Amino acid sequence: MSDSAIKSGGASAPLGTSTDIDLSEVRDWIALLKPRVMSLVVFTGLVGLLVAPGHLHPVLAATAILCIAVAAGAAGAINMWYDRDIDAVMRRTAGRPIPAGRIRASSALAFGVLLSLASVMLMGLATNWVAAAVLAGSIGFYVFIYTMWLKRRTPQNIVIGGAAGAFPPMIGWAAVTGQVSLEAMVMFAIVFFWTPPHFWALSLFAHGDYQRAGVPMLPVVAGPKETRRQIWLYSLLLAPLALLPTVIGMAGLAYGAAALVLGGFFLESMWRVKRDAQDAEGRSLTNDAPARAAFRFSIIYLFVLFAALAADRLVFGA
Ligand code: HEM
Ligand SMILES: CC(C)=CCC/C(C)=C/CC/C(C)=C/COP(=O)(O)OP(=O)(O)O
Repeated sequence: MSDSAIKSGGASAPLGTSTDIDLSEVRDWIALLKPRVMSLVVFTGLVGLLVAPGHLHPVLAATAILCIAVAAGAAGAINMWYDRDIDAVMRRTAGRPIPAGRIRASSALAFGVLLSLASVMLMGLATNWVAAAVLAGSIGFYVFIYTMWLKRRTPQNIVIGGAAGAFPPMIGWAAVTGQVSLEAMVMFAIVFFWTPPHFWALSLFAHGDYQRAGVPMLPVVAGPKETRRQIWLYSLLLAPLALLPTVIGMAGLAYGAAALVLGGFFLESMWRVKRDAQDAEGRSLTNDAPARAAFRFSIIYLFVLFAALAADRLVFGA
């Protein structure tokens, strides 16, 4: 039973409490879908769809985006079902609906599987089966490759498993064109190389949680110093890679200029992480302030970069 359901059981429960019960339960089901992470996943999918050549009826386009959102959420629900043991011991995740006992694990699994099937079917019927297949592949990648296989086995988990989160712009592109072409692969590559700096910046200040849960994230296994080095290496790859849309003629100079400036800020932010004052073991002496700032900026970076890609195409018609 949810907290509010328990609270509302008292004789002094105010009128309208039943609505409160429903709302808190709905909130828990929505939390299973990891809506905050999903927002950027959906945005990159939307940009993939907007920059693709060709035309998709607005209702079908909206349906395709809904399918990406539902599929990402469904994969998140299955991830929470599988990870309920480690989520329970990590401070950041202990309050999630399953470890907190507000939603039964089996119900969350059924919810995730049902939504996964529905999103793939609807995507296939509304757009095409190439987009549906890539959507199914990204759910499978996140659930089977990342969550069930790599996450608990290797510090390279998010490098390989991170591909799951790079598929959405490719899915948006395929929804319009029915193909996975070079442009779609370039967008995939940008999110793919962005993921390690994004996640490892967070893991630098959240590694206590992962250590407690026995998850072999890079700072736990190789230490903060090596993590900083790898963050920097992936950032050095990402900044020039983000210029590729202009290089291959998929976007114009306006996007290229935006990517250049954003890349400069990204490198500066990650350089601060690399140069953060450390003790002999590589532990930060600044309470990981640069890593926290870099994690936040990674999200702004990807959002603005993809917004620039869409704006370039829509405004300048590159
Ligand atoms: C394997 C790859 C990835 C891992 C392991 C990862 C991990 C995380 C974690 C642990 C958080 C902390 C917030 C939370 O508790 O949910 C987070 C936040 C976030 N991630 Fe990622 N992430 C990955 C890929 C992505 C991708 C591909 C996107 C979008 C394109 C993304 C977007 C976000 C956003 C927007 C937030 C902030 C959510 C908030 O405001 O709380 N992540 N990520
Ligand atoms: C269309 C489709 C299926 C897209 C998949 C997008 C997606 C869910 C990408 C992965 C991003 C993510 C939430 C990682 C969290 O890792 P984690 O599960 O280790 O984080 P946690 O510790 O917060 O559970």
